[in-house]
Amino acid sequence: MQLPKHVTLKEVGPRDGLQNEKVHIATEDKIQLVNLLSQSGLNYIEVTSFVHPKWIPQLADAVEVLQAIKREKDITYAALVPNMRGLERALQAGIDEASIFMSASESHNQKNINKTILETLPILKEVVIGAKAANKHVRGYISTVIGCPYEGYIHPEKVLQVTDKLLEMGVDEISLGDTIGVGVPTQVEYLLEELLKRYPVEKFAMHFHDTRGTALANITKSLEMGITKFDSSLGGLGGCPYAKGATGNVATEDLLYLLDGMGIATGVNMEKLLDAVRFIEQKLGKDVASKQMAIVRNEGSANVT
Ligand SMILES: CC(C)(COP(=O)([O-])OP(=O)([O-])OC[C@H]1O[C@@H](n2cnc3c(N)ncnc32)[C@H](O)[C@@H]1OP(=O)([O-])[O-])[C@@H](O)C(=O)NCCC(=O)NCCSC(=O)C[C@@](C)(O)CC(=O)[O-]
Repeated sequence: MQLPKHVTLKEVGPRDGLQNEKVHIATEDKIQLVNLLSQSGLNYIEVTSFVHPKWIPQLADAVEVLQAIKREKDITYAALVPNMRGLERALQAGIDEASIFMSASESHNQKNINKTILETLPILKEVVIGAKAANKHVRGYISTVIGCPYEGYIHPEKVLQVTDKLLEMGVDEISLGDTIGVGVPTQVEYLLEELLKRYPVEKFAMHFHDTRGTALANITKSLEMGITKFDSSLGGLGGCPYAKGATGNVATEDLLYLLDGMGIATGVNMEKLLDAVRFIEQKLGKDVASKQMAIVRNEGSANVT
C-alpha cells in the first residue's frame, strides 16, 4: 500500500465541534481551548464562524475569540464565512483564511444557508474576491458529498459540478464533507476517482463525520488515494445543526493514533492534544466520544504504539 509520509490535520473542533453543543461555552474558555490546541503541534485551527449569530448562537462571539487568541507563528487560524457580511467581521477580527461553504445537495444547501445552490454561487464568489483582495487564502467546503439527510445518496457528478464552480472562483482548496457520516470506503474511492480525473490531489482535503463508525476506514482509503489533508475535531465533537442526524467529526486523537501507528508524520503531540480534550470535556460537563479518551479514562493514559 502506497501511503503519504506526512499528513496535515486541520482541527475544526472550536468551530464544527462547538457549533452543535447545547452547553454554552464562555468566550474565555473558547480562547483557552484554541490556545491549548496551538500548543499541540497542529498547524491549522478553524477557530470560529462568522455566520449569522441567530443561526449558530454558540459562536456569536467570533470576533472576540479571534482577536484574543494567542497566535503562534506557522499556524493558520481560519474561520467559516458565509457571505460578505461575514467576511467584513472576519477581516476585522484578523482571520488568516476564510472557509466558504455550500452543499452538493440542493435540500441541505437550502436548510443550511437559506439559498438554492444557484443563488449561493454569486454570494460565495463575492467572498472569494473580497478575501483574495485582502490576501487571504480561501477554503471551500462541500457538504453532503456522499449522502444527504433529505435526498439520500449523492452521485459524484453533483460534487464535481460544485467543485468546478468553486475552483473556477479561485478557491485554493476543497474540503469534501461526509456531513452525516454515511460514507463507506468504496464510495469514497468512487468519488475521489471521479474528482482526481479532473483535478490534482493537492486540491482536496477530506472531512469525515463518524456517525456510523466508518470515518477511519474512509480516511485509510483516502490516504491510499493520495489525500494528505484531513479535517478532524478534538474529542470527536461536531455536527451540522442543519443536517438531520449529523453527529461528531472523526476525533483528532483517534486519527492521530491511526497516523502515528502507521508511521505517518503529523507534528502533533498526543499528550498536548489530550490536554485540550480534557479541558473542553470539563467545560462541556460530559465525556467526549473518542476511543482515545475512553482509554485514558480506563487506563489513566493514552495508548502509545
Ligand atoms: C448564510 C446565512 C447568513 C443566510 O441567512 P439569511 O437569513 O438568508 O441572510 P440574509 O442575507 O437574507 O440577511 C438577513 C439578515 O441577516 C444579516 N446577516 C446575514 N449574514 C450575516 C452574517 N454572516 N453575520 C451577521 N449578520 C448577517 C443581514 O445583515 C440581514 O440583517 P438585516 O439587514 O435584516 O438587519 C444563514 O443561513 C446562516 O448563517 N447559516 C449558517 C448555518 C451554519 O452555520 N451551519 C453550520 C456550518 S456548515 C457545516 O457545519 C458543514 C461543514 C462546513 O462542517 C462541512 C460538513 O460537515 O459537511
